[in-house]
Amino acid sequence: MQDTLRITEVFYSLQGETRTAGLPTVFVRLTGCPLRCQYCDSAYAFSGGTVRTLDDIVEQVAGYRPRYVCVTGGEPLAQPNAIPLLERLCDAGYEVSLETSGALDVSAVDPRVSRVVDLKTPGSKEAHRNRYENIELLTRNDQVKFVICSREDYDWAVSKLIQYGLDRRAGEVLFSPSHHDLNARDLADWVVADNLPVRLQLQLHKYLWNDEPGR
Ligand SMILES: C[S@@+](CC[C@H](N)C(=O)[O-])C[C@H]1O[C@@H](n2cnc3c(N)ncnc32)[C@H](O)[C@@H]1O
Ligand SMILES: Nc1nc2[nH]cc(C(=O)O)c2c(=O)[nH]1
Ligand code: SF4
Ligand SMILES: [Mg+2]
Repeated sequence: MQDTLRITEVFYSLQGETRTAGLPTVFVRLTGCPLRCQYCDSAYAFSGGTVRTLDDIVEQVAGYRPRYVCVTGGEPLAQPNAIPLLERLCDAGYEVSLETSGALDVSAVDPRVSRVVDLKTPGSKEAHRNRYENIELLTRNDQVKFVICSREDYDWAVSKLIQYGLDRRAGEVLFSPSHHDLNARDLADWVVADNLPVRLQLQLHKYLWNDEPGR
């Protein structure tokens, strides 16, 4: 029996988020997630999907001849074979990123991968799932993200930024407005007013392609 993963989709698009926003990227979206964030834009990945071998997935990715590959979901780390998939993608020479909820242990992820760890805010309704031990593991190759739903979430994110010195630990601290919950302009104004060492990120793919799956 070969190693397998349950996969919702593999597609080639422009990275809409993080430090590689705007760069052509292959996305591998793994099926299933143990969380239920109030705002989740990828709920179609909670179930269904197709069981595929790692060989088959790696072969499809190679067909796009990408430079960047992003493994997302669902929650990728909920499937143990996400770890060997990430390693194989690094071995193939791609610049690999992992989008993860921060609720699962990120220690086994290949260090060549840029781990994008989302610290769940109170507005997500899943903040009790945050695994704060992950923060100690972060390096300058990693990124921390806050998806912010309200002024209360913003104040909470600023308190975590200061408490953990996140801008010194991770290569990027990303503040992203929760799409539909918070006006990007308000968040931009708060970040400037407070002179924060963070990057405002908008979800580029939602401006380009609305919320279509596979883009
Ligand atoms: C769909 S999740 C998949 C990976 C992983 N489960 C996680 O939460 O990081 C990818 C990223 O999209 C973000 N996201 C989901 N819905 C969003 C929304 N409505 N507005 C802004 N970001 C959103 C998540 O917070 C997460 O950072
Ligand atoms: N274009 C595009 N960029 C993305 N970056 C992170 C995504 C995700 O759903 O995790 C995503 C996505 O779904 N599409
Ligand atoms: S952890 Fe990620 S995939 Fe799961 S519900 Fe939250 S945003 Fe959606
Ligand atoms: Mg998405």
